[in-house]
Amino acid sequence: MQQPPLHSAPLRPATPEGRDRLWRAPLADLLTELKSTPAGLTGADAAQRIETYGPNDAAAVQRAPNWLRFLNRFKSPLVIMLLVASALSAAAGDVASFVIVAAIVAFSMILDFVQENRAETAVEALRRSVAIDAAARRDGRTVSLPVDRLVPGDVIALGAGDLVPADARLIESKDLFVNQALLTGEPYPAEKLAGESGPDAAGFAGAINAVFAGTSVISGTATALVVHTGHGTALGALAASLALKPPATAFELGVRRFGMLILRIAILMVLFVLVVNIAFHRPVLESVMFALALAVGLTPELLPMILTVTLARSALELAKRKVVVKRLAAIHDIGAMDTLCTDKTGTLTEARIDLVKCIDGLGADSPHALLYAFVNSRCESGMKSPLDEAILKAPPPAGVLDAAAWHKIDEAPFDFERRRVSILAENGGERRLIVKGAPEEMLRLSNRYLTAAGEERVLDDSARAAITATFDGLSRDGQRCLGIASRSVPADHLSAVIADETELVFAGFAVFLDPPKATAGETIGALAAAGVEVKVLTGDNEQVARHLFAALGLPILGTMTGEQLSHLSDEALIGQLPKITLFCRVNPQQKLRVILALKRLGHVVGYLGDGINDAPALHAADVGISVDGAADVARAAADLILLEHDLSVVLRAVVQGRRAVRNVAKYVFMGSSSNFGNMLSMALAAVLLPFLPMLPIQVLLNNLIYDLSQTALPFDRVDEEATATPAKWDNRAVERFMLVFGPLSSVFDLATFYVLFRLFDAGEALFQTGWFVESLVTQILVVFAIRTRRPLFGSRPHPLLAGSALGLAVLALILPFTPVGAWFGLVPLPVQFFFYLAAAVAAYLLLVEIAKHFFYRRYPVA
Ligand SMILES: Nc1ncnc2c1ncn2[C@@H]1O[C@H](COP(=O)(O)OP(=O)(O)OP(=O)(O)O)[C@@H](O)[C@H]1O
Ligand SMILES: [Mg+2]
Repeated sequence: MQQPPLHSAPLRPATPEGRDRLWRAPLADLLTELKSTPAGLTGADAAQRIETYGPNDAAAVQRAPNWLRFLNRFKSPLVIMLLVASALSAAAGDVASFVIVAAIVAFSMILDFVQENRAETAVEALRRSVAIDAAARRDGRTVSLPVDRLVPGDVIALGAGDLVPADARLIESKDLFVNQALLTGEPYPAEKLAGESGPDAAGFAGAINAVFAGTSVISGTATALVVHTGHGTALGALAASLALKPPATAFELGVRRFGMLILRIAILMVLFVLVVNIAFHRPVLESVMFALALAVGLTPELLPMILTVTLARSALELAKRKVVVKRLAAIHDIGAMDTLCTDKTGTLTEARIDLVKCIDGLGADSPHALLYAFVNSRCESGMKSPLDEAILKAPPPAGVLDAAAWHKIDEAPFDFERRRVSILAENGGERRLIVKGAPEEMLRLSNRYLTAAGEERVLDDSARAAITATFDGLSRDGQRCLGIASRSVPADHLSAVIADETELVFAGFAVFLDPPKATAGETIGALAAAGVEVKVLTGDNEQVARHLFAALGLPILGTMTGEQLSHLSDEALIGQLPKITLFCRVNPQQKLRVILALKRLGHVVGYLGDGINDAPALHAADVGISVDGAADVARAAADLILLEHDLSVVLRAVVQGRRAVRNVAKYVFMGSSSNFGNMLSMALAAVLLPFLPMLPIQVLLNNLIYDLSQTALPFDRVDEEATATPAKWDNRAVERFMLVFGPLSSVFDLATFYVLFRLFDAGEALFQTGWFVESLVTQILVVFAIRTRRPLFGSRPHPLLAGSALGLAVLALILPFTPVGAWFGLVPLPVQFFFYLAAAVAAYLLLVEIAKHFFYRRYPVA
């Protein structure tokens, strides 16, 4: 019997009705159609479904099988034309050169492919290690599995702080609030309820019984039936239409532009050479082959591979140092970063928060404040903040004020706009709204206060002033406070809503100690010395933050509160930014605004944070950095994950990122000087010589050996001073470098032409061999001068680089004396030529050293 399809067509999200059925159809129908039950799927069934539906990843671009990706590399028009031309010449009788061309092309493709593939596989493994997990019911048990393993029909559990992994229909829910700003733009939590919405509910607003991939759970819990996954989700549709891929960074653009620049010059040059050869009535096929070989040789075809391998190597290096890289390109962003914004808790403090005491507004120990704090923290279903954890691990209130007697009725969850959370709770016949949050606001919302003895009094101006003084005193001592208040409500009051948070009775403060992290001050100093300015963006109040800065020995240039920030236009904010190092009482949107303004000022901005409130800023920053234990949304938005919550880890990543940028720059500088020089020489040779300056296969071999010498660059050492400041990409520097050092290498090519003709009376084969060897040896060895700004012998290259460069230079020298050399038309060179060559190499390196000295003096920032 044939298996029926797993679910029928109407569930397909491609049609609007298909999408709406997620919340309109009765849950029972969805379960039947998906052949699932509230107990979830079996592992075997899920394994089968993942074959049908693919992985649950809206942004995933299916990675083609390896053989296909390999063949894809032959798509380059140059390579195809070259192969066609050599096939033509094979048909004309020159089979050997076809075999050689094909072999060289295949070899360099394999080299390129294997390197890049290995790098990508390693990085993919790293990324998997920090993948976000979902709790799904499989085989009757709740298991934790990577989000991309979910399939339609899975039953998942959701809790505060979770990222919703797929479009799902609620089966059960309790106080569930989600932030679906990503889909609707609405920054406040939206409530969701399991149940039937009826056939008319429209849009995300109407979908109160469904949750969507990419949104996050603010508070509460739920179980839900996964209906759409991956590209089938609403987010997947967005991803497809908006191409959620991050825009290319300055570095990527710069590297790409360099590639295009060389390519353009190469095409011009090749056309020129072709025209000259044909004008001089040289054999057409050979001229075309030569031009194509030149074009292949002159394009920086290794660039993408060098880039990937350098970044991947840095990623592996960082993994050893407790940093996991999720987005490879973030490595050079962190190398270029000049401003790091960070939140406070956990980065500047130990995040081992303790509850010191609960006091009334006037400073006396208050059992009532403790009771309310405790009930509020215990009942709140949001992601438990470190403050809640501190309250819950302190000795619970006992005696008449037994917290266990209180039962939760409802909740108005925490959000970072209000900065408070309300719990509606009941004890016997007494029903109260118990609120806890930022003290300033709590005090504003109160009109009475409760003394430690349990007496309620009117909150007149003098009482208000006295309570504010208590709070200021604590803050100045660096103690963090939450305000605690409550209000009696009628017994028929069923739900807690934000509008109820008024006319409260102020019960006092919960006072916390969050000790500063001993090493933070030092690390911030080190970052500043390395050209990275640190700004702190905290939701906490100014006095606590100031006290912390003082304790860490950090100067404060200027402060700004969220309130002040909200009155500034973007332009005014940009004007003030350079003076401000501390932003206090800022909400998530304001954190985001600061990041965007810094970017507009031209800074490369990093953001380090771990909360739901940090996610927008993490997204917007050039480098989002989060930590292993952070909220899912924060980890999902980040580019780097620190396995150890410490600023010093960031400093390591900064240095590593700068190394990566510098090593890619070495390749580019090498390429811009040698490729450009070669082009000039080839153009001159085409006009001056009665024959081809090199055979096409010699050009290809020359290029292959040069490329091999470059593959060690990602491993090279980088001078200390080269990582002392942010490593930014500078296109103009590359162009200038090319214009100076390209012609310099051509000078020696011309000298070689002269020497070969005049002193050695060279014929075609000897000339070609002589130039082959000279150009290869000088191109390879100049890496020792170009890789550093120091004098040549002042910087030690990595042994791998030194070994491969020297080894391949020696290979170039002996090749003409071998049978392999003979296949390529190389002939033995007279001994005297090597004397000339030694002198030429020495003179060339010396000249490059001198030019380097003046170049870097003239353009120090390059
Ligand atoms: N669990 C909670 N209950 C009540 N109020 C809270 C709770 N957590 C935080 N708040 C209030 O919200 C404010 C901002 O939250 P939080 O300190 O987490 O912001 P932040 O920007 O992440 O700060 P930080 O820089 O310290 O990490 C706090 O200062 C506090 O007043
Ligand atoms: Mg925080």
